[in-house]
Amino acid sequence: MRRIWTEGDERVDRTGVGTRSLFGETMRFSLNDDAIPLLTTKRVYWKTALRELLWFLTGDTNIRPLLAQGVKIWTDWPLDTYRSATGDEMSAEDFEARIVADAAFAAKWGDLGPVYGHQWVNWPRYEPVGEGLFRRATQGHNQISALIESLRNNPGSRRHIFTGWNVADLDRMALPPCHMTYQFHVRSDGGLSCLLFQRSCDLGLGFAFNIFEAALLTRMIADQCDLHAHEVVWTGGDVHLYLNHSELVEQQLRRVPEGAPKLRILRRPATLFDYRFEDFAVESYAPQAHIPAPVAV
Ligand SMILES: Nc1nc(=O)c2c([nH]1)NC[C@@H]1CN(c3ccc(C(=O)N[C@@H](CCC(=O)O)C(=O)O)cc3)CN21
Ligand SMILES: O=c1ccn([C@H]2C[C@H](O)[C@@H](COP(=O)(O)O)O2)c(=O)[nH]1
Repeated sequence: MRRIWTEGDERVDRTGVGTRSLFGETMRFSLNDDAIPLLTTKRVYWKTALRELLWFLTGDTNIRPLLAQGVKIWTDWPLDTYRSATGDEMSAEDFEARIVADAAFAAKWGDLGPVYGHQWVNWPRYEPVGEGLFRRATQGHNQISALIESLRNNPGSRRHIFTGWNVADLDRMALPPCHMTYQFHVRSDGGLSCLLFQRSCDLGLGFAFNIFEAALLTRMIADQCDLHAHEVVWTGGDVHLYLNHSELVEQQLRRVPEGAPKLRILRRPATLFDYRFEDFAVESYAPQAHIPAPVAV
């Protein structure tokens, strides 16, 4: 954060807010002994991040189930679409309440397009129907199930990958995936490592969630494959701080990181898709105060 703030290249970005950014940065986080990457220089709402990850794994792309659990981090994009399409300047609160109360309204306005969850568990497949024609198969490809199979049956493989970057679908997504490609590696001692490539990273807001979720997913996958989680290696393409996050950045840089949070998984369900919110506990997490910051839409 300090390097981006002091050395980053200042530029105008898609949102118009402006950022300072570095390109191509790597960080490594040990997952040994239940260690979990959670910032301690501000409170990270890890329960929100957990709910987001479980929602990805359902394959759903509508914000309705998130809002029903009080998770509001994805509201701004469908709300923006709604306002531009209708000219109705509905407040975020009213929009969120309407999405939860009205299924038809949610179906029309609450969907983000074929984003993460859809690509992870239901990547579109096409079957030949003769004469060079193809038909979309009713059931897509579940990249996560295939990953679990390959880790179990062929641990030494160098092809343990899933990705949300479906080029053909990008223009129908509310946002193209940021945390886009995950590769896994099994060590000879049964340690499982994950390498996440994130093409674009909002270090002030999104990153805290992204790194926690990558670690969480690695833990879940390790459990399901009788491995132990070893490390998350994170590589960012455009890693940036938004210029309107100066309060957050300067406060965090004044604070001293402290403590070593742990993640416990309390149950091993039958498959990776059967984890529930109550199956996870974070211990020894006593962060400094939360610092609110605006999200660039
Ligand atoms: N500019 C930008 N940054 C992002 O991090 C981001 C996007 N856009 N677009 C898509 C998703 C949505 N994500 C978000 C959006 C908002 C928060 C956020 O407001 N977090 C607050 C409060 C979280 C809560 O209410 O529980 C935080 O302090 O972490 C986090 C991630 C991550 N992504
Ligand atoms: O999981 C996420 C999702 C989004 N972001 C950030 C990264 C950028 O600041 C924006 C996306 O804008 P693009 O113009 O599409 O790069 O959202 C994140 O950090 N983590």
